[in-house]
Amino acid sequence: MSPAAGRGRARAAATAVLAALHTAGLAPRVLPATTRADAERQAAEAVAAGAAAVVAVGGDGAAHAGLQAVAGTGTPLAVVPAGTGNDLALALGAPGDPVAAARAAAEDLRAGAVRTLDAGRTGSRWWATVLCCGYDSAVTARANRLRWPRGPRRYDVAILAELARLRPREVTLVLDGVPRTLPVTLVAVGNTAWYGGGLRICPDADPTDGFLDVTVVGPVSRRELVRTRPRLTAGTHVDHPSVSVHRAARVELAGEGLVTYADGEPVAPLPATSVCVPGALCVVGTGR
Ligand SMILES: Nc1ncnc2c1ncn2[C@@H]1O[C@H](COP(=O)(O)OP(=O)(O)OP(=O)(O)O)[C@@H](O)[C@H]1O
Repeated sequence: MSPAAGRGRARAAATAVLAALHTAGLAPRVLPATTRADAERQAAEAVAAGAAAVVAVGGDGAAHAGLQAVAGTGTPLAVVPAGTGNDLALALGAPGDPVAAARAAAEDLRAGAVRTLDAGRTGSRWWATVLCCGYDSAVTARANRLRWPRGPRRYDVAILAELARLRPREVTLVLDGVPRTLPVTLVAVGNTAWYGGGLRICPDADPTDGFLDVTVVGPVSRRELVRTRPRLTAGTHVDHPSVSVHRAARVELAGEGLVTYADGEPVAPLPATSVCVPGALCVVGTGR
């Protein structure tokens, strides 16, 4: 459970989530983690000790922590959405209500109904939703640094602050061995479609196809970026002439002074190579 997630929403939901798991006949153990590193280590120990599943209560950061422990092990992850950004839960079709999500996970566990999905891997880090670099990673980094305002407003402030610094960056992108060097505003590499709390950046990303979908936004003016942003909710930004979409199993990115974020968490500085690992993530409670 990520205590800070959703401005305390995860903490508030935790008791009811535990009760729902107990009622379903499970014996959940709460991991007393107060940092993401703690959460990852404790979840990995629980998996090694034979835990039936890892239940991540929080936002995409909590799911990202749980993912590090379960990826490639066959142990399922249950995503109980209680954060500001719940993009993995959205992509999986998990119930939006934390207690309903916990019940759905418990039912699947009892029925042995486990879904197998791809996961992204960059260096030693796993990710489940979208890896981004450029304007978006700068926004995420700034939002994570801000102590005020809390909740989604932090992103609004970060978006404005980074808009002021907007400029195209030269990036070398190698997709399944085919290189191209181009100026970009941002590159988003999607295992699933959504990031940033419901923005459908890689609209057709399918976590069962063995590929990553790559959305490249070329140079755009501040005005154009602001005008196009609402189209991200529906995913129709891909029709914009500055946007191109690609698909690859291996994505290499290089660029001066750029970092990548995935699932809202820092992953690696460039250069970085990301791969799609088919079947690395098992999930329960996601509505099939
Ligand atoms: N068990 C945990 N204990 C402490 N911190 C955690 C734990 N799990 C995740 N975190 C960290 O807490 C932060 C917030 O958690 P999370 O992303 O789950 O919620 P959120 O409300 O969506 O977050 P954000 O404030 O980034 O929008 C993340 O940066 C994450 O790394």
